[in-house]
Amino acid sequence: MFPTARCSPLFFRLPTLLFRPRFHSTMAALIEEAKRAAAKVAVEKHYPQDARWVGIGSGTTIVYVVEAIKALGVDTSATKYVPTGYQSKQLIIGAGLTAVEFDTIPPGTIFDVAFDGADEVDEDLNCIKGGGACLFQEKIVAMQAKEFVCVADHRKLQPRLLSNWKTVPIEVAPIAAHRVLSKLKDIGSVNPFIRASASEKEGPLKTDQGFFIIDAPFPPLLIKSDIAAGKEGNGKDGVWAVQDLARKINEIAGVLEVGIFQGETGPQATAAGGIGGQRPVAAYFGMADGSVSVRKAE
Ligand SMILES: O=C[C@H](O)[C@H](O)[C@H](O)COP(=O)(O)O
Repeated sequence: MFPTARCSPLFFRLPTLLFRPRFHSTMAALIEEAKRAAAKVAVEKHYPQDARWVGIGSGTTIVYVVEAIKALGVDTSATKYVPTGYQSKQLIIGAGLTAVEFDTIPPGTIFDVAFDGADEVDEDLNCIKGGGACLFQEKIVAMQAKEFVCVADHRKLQPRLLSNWKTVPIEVAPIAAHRVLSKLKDIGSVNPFIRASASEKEGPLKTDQGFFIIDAPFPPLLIKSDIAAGKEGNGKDGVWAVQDLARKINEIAGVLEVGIFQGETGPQATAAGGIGGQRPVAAYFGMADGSVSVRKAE
């Protein structure tokens, strides 16, 4: 029997050492292709030919959404693209599209559609967002759109939030960060922490608003079917339902916004007399086999 990689002599480990980088780069390339495939289908299905206002999210997947919009070949000269942060704005401008900041849109403007990525999506289409430190502008842009469409790769497709992605990103005022940490512990988060910058000497990472991000671990979050099956989800036993935890975190003074997108979809909000919803109408996932899987809201 061959020794295990951990304790084997170099002779036995050589093939692993030689092939591992290539394996990882192949995996990374496949993930990028999965994002691109999902973006293409999402844009083909949801981008209106005569779009006037389009929300553009943040992250690595949204790059392929913009690529897919350009590939449609439609006239974009009259379309305004609303970014969700610095990276998003540069992406729009770099593609030759017109970026219009959220705070300059005319009152009453409703976006035709908003596209964005996610860190995790559950069976009810609730999402975790903020892994790349963007969540506040993403939420207000999604909530200004007739429909919010999520695009991701297969790693994000999970039965419950916090299955694979273990923490809830929360944007907080720097002065209140330690207060918020303490309150999060009170409601059952074990070892929440302030996200650091890539360079230690720069201290905590800053969002586009100049705020901090707290990453708060919780056990996987319950969805509607769990509650219907008799589970409580009120945090008493440390387990929360999606909407209860989102509400509880947003109630903490010092929190700007929580990276849980839940509640109404755009069409549900419109039917109720409002506008926009933070839960997507559909989420498109690029799968490992090259196909695209879709989850649609009820
Ligand atoms: O903070 C960043 C945003 O919420 C992103 O949409 C999310 O993290 C997904 O990013 P990516 O497409 O890079 O996986």
